Amino acid sequence: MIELNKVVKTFKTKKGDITAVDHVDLKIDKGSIYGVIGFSGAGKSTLIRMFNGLETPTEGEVIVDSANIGKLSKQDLRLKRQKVSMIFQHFNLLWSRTVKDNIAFPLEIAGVSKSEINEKTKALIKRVGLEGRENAYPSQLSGGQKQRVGIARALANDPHVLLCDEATSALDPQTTDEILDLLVDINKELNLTIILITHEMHVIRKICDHVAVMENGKFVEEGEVINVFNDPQTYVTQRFVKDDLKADDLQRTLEDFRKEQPNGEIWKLNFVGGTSSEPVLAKIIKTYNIDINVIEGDVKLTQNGTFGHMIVHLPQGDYSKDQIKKELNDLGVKVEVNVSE
Ligand SMILES: Nc1ncnc2c1ncn2[C@@H]1O[C@H](COP(=O)(O)OP(=O)(O)OP(=O)(O)O)[C@@H](O)[C@H]1O
Repeated sequence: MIELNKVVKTFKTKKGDITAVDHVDLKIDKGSIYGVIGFSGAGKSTLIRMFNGLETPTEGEVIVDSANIGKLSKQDLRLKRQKVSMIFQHFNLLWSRTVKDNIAFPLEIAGVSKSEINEKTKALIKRVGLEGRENAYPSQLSGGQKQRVGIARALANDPHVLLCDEATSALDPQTTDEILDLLVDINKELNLTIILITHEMHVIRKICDHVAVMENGKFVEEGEVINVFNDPQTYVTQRFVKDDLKADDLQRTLEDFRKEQPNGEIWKLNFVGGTSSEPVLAKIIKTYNIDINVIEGDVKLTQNGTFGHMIVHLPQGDYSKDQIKKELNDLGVKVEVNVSE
């Protein structure tokens, strides 16, 4: 069980005090996947860093498995961190060590014997799906594989709690889903409590059972994910929910187009100043006599021209897609082909 009691964290800066976490109360049951969502600057990182003592509260208590984290001695905190481990947005791997040696690192520090380290790293590599890559260096891995190393390393000392600091924010949507699936498997298998912070409602919807919405250091909404999605109370939560549903709708529409017209292509057209979106598209449709479907568009006018994007579907046909692409490029429109957004 994890508990925060009236936790405050204030940073003293030259410009005055900043209250990053402002009287937060919280209870997390063992085995839960608890998500904290908020926009940049809401206080999420500061909050999550208090669960393993990387930040100490200015006021209040952080209790993890009966231990008051802010009051532990250095030695006890070191031991506690073996049981409250963390994964990071940018993985924080040791670049000069192989996959296997990265995973072995926390075990070496904990004084585990060589034979046990071997056995454990082998099992962890299998657990996170990295068999065959044990001798690779981080620079030779994809983002998803790097995060798998991060997860295996975090599991090395059999933690009770796993903290995830924007763990999927640097990954593409498909890899994000794969890593989220892995986290759910681990949570179920090991009954591990997971606390994650994110700015993506999709992550919360996909894996969390409970969510807290953070704004200006405070929890403005908290509860079971399903209830928060069904009936968001605050403006900030409504925005997160709406953005997520919109992204989900788009995903479904793109899948429908792909299924129905597998030989067509989905393009994202990026407008950055200068070019106006409608005449550009009208020109292409007219010149090539093709039906281009606009699936989604978010194009805004500014004093200096148009910016934003459009997602369009180009049917299969007797025309050169390369030529259209070139023409669009010449008009100042950047084209991404077969987007999965
Ligand atoms: N070490 C620090 N010294 C001074 N101010 C800090 C420090 N760490 C965080 N802050 C401030 O505390 C507030 C909350 O920051 P925090 O990083 O916790 O938010 P966040 O929700 O994680 O945002 P992001 O997603 O951008 O990391 C911000 O105003 C930030 O500038």
